[in-house]
Amino acid sequence: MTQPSAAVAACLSAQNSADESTLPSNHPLTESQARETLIQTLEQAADAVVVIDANNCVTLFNASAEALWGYPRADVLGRNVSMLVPRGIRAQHDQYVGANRDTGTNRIVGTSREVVIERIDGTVRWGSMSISKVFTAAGVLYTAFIRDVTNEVKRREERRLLSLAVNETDSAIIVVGPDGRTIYINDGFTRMLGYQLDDMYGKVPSRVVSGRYTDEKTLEYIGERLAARESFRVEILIYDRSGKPLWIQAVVNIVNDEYGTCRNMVGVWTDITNTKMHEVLQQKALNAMAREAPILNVMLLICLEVERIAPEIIASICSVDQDGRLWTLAAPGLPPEYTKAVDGLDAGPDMQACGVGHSGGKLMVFADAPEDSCWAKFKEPARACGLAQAWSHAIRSSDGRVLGKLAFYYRETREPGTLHRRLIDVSLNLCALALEREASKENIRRLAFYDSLTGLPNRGFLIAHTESLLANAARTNNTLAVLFLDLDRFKHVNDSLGHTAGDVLLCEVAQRLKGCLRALDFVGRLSGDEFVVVLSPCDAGEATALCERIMAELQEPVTVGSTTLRPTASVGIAIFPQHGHDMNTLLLHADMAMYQAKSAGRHRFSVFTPELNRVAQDRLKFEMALRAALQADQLQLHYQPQVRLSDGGIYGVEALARWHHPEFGVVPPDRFVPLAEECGFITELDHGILQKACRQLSEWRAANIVIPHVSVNVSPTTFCDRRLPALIAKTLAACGLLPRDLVLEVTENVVLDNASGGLATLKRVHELGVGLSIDDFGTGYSSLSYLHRLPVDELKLDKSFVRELESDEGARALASAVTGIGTSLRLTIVAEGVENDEQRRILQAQGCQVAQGYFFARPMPAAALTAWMQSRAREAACRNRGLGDFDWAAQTDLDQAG
Ligand SMILES: Nc1nc2c(ncn2[C@@H]2O[C@H](COP(=O)(O)OP(=O)(O)OP(=O)(O)O)[C@@H](O)[C@H]2O)c(=O)[nH]1
Repeated sequence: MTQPSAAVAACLSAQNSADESTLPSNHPLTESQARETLIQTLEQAADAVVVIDANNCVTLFNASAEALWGYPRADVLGRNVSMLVPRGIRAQHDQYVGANRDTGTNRIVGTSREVVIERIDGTVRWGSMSISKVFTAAGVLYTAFIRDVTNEVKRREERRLLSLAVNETDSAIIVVGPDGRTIYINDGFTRMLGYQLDDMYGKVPSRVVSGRYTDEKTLEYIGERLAARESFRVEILIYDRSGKPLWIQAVVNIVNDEYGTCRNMVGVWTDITNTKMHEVLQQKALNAMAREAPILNVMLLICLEVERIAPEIIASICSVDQDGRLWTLAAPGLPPEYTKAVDGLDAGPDMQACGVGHSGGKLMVFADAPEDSCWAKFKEPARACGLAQAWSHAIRSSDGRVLGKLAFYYRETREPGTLHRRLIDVSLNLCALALEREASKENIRRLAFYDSLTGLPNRGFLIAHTESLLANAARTNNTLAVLFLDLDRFKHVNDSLGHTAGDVLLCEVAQRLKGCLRALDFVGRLSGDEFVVVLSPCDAGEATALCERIMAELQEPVTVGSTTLRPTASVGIAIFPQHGHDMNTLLLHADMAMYQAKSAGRHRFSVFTPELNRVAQDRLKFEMALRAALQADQLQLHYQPQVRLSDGGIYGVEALARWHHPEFGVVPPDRFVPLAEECGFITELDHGILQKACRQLSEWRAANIVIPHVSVNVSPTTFCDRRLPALIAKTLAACGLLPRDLVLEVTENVVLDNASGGLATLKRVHELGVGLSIDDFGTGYSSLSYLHRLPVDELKLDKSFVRELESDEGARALASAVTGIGTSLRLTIVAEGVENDEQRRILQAQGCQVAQGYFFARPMPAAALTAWMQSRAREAACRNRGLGDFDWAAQTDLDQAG
């Protein structure tokens, strides 16, 4: 056992000797026993005990002190006690103790305080120190009892920091007992909701903070989770002490004891009012826009979200149309009677007064609405629906235009709170964005789905929309009619009055068609002068009646520029379901019927029949065969001689295309040439014939067969191609021919059709030196005034005049007139279709110079013509040897033999 120091022993002895006389006689301990007991007690005390003498030197340093400081007592006993105090106060420590000794002012004795213990190893501990001052003969001693409170101090600091964290946070923290009643709230709770602990203590939190629009279902959910002792997280609208609504997110955790029994439930509530608006409202609306949701859905979503965030609001969004009228886009919370009553109300000049024109918004209490204000219109419907006031704002585009109106309605009169103002700001931006996007989408839609000239739906839209009408008709067992309408001779309007006039006419037609429609009917422009009217529902009888009405309407006079026109159209009708189940089939069949109406003379309608389909199929087959024949160069040329009537000599040959098809047999040009024209490969056909004819003439020249020129028929379409002169020049050069070796036969249309550029090409071809002949002269609308200015070399008298020559005086007079005109204009007249000598004779007598026809020779293949020419040459040789004049009859025999 460690021995107490001599100083302590002295001190104890001094004390005891001072009191010895006063010891009771029955005292159980002897002095030495008492001393020993005391010393052992101090030595074994759980607290550290340090005794210092009058010189402040340590005289007792028990085992606990050794453990607390880490110093062995041998290092401490007899040394100044300042070695045990913190370094910062060591230098002054003697002075402090001295002051206590000298002044007797007792600041430390009898109290207990926490002191820092700096241990030998440099670590720090805390001790709770109480000091006794002992007066002895040897002077004043001090005894310090130090309890190690390091852990307590740490715990206390932790608690301090914890409470700091809990109370200084923005979140509201609430702790309830197992019975769900509040036992603690932090300062944040008071700051957020205004309630003090007294307000909440012992109460169920949800009962205190819920209000009129708190969601009952969420409350139920909270109750269930708490009863089940399960942690959870919810978002809920609650009210603060003053009644202001706010959205919180509550995270509630269950705290169990070591036996798994619930001790507490701790809730951390965060105010999400602002984030709710931005994250939920903004995010949801933007997502919907990004997903291309329909505008009405976006508007509905904004209203619903606003009402969810602030249930006391009834939100409504209206658009303002071009006429300044309001139309409700979304108002899920407003009674339908109200929206019905205000829809279409003129927002025009009233808009400003109603606040729609003001960016700041306008608060209107319906009960106070002056009778002469625009609100008067809203007052009665609002009152009837229990609406007390409205707060309306203009929705403006980025360039300041008013696009619509956003209004918050309230069932009671109240000032809109901060939350409502923020909601207005966020919602206005979203509405403007959505409406502007809708406007640009509408613009794109118009460009994509509408014809820019007439504003009618275009082909794509027409087909898509009709498909939905068809689906509906199929569901409801209804019939539907598709009218394919093509204006008659519209090209003439363009050519004679100009394209702009044509456009004006197309627009007028579009308007008239629109004017004829019934509620569900639909009209679109397919292309050019083609329109489609869909009558729905409609049977064949109604379709023809409506078609007649449309045709009559179209025929009303229309003034384009200074010209009054009476437009007519040919119409084809196809009925659903008899004539097709889908729009493409119906359109095709209506087109066939229209084609039939055109062929039958125009300005009429025709209803589709299966027979038309067969005809069209045949036509298609025929067209494909012709294309194949062209590609495979299966079209042949026959040549018909043109004979000078003066001496029977060869004037030239006309190249005539022949097509012999294995299935169709010999197809005459008047069947396949118009088809090639319609199907768009007439130019290809003409070019082929031109090149083949030139090559043939070149071959004849090489074989010394004297043929002055070859005539080739060229369609008006080919003449519109400005590249024609270059192609001719190239072909002639390739064949080693001169321009005069070629004559192009064109119809009067090319000459008369100034607008299409045919006349210009004609002139350029003529400038090349190529001969030009007007074919079928006298059958078209010949304009004689043109004739003398045209660069033509010959006129071909149509065979219809020649056929009647012997029998019809009129025909003779006409032929004579044509011949006369030609002669006086120094043009060569070539009569076609001469079949007998009488016709030849009359023509010759009338002054016609050249003729062709069966009387002289049929059109024949090149080889046959070669033979024919050779035999004629032999004939001519005989005549030259003086064997007589040209014998027309012998020539005919020869031809027939050939
Ligand atoms: N002004 C104008 N003309 C157009 C437009 N689109 C096409 N066209 C012309 O419309 C004309 C259509 O002519 P077609 O229907 O083929 O012939 P048509 O003269 O009406 O003769 P039929 O239909 O046989 O009676 C063509 O000349 C096109 O160049 C347009 O937008 N404006």
